[in-house]
Amino acid sequence: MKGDVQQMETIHIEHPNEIPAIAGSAPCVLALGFFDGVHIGHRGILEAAKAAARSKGYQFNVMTFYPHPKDILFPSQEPMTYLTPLPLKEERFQELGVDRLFIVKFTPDFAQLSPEAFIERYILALHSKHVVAGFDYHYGHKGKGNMETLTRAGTGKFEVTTIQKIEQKEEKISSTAIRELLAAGKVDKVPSLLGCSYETRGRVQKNSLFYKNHQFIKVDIDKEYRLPKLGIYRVEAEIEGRVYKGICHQMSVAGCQPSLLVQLKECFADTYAKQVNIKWLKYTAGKQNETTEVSEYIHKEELVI
Ligand SMILES: Cc1cc2nc3c(=O)[nH]c(=O)nc-3n(C[C@H](O)[C@H](O)[C@H](O)COP(=O)(O)O)c2cc1C
Ligand SMILES: Nc1ncnc2c1ncn2[C@@H]1O[C@H](COP(=O)(O)OP(=O)(O)O)[C@@H](O)[C@H]1O
Repeated sequence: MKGDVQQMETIHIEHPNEIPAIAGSAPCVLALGFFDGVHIGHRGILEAAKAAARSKGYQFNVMTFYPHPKDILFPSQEPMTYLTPLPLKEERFQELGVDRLFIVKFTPDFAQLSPEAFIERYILALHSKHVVAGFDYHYGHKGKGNMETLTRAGTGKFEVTTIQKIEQKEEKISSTAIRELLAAGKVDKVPSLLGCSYETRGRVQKNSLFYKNHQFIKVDIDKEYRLPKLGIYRVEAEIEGRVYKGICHQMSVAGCQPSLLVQLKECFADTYAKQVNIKWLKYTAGKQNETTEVSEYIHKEELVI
């Protein structure tokens, strides 16, 4: 049996696609959605698809899109920032036991595809025997296809499971709700929707000498990440498998992704150029910092740990 430790295969598809080249693939259960955050609602879809795949002996596959449709449909708006940029989303799917991940490049041409053509050229061409998506899933030009049309189109060809709304306190668990919590600095409320603390990844771009028992690191974060509102946060930083308690200050420069200055407690390792996973635990103060110079910052600010 394919277990959760099996390496997931990622397949990028650009429209008009080369699906015939992968047409030899096995029959599958296909979960559909953008899945930004891979939150508790998304996990409901993914777990249902996985259970169906395992019980029928099919592959457990996911189709997602990149970039976000908004960036293509409304190009004059600010580019989208993500809760899970693609590399992190791929990791989450791998952890959930996905066999094959299809990442369809969302382009103006792809957006024009009718719901019927999408079913023919993607869902059926990928040997989907069963499709799983949420009650509010839309597909095809102008989002005209919905779970009712999908169920009808599947008759005699593929089964469709519609997952009903997964809620918390009578509100749909959604990536929008998580983005709103981040915008309000309420990172401590995020785990109830996301299933874990909000996480951003970056690399140490500068590190300080040890100061008392602390080390300061300046971390560059991929500009695709959505950051919580400016301020000072209690965080945990994981570097090379070790977890350090820390305080994170966002150092903002107008118009740019803020750099993060993280004060790490009892970290004596050489962190320079290492990858850091920052888990955002609690907002502690709303002070905004205007300098990007670590040394200047350390001299100017009071230590907060
Ligand atoms: C073939 C195809 C064409 C689409 N065309 C449009 C479109 O013209 N306008 C639109 O707002 N969304 C369009 N979408 C996006 C969907 O409405 C939806 O956002 C996307 O499938 C991700 O679903 P999710 O946001 O429910 O996860 C299209 C989706 C697909 C699969
Ligand atoms: N709370 C939820 N309950 C049930 N299905 C959901 C929920 N949230 C998302 N889905 C489903 O998960 C898939 C991805 O949805 P997406 O639009 O990316 O999520 P969100 O609404 O959080 O932005 C879709 O099939 C959608 O219908």
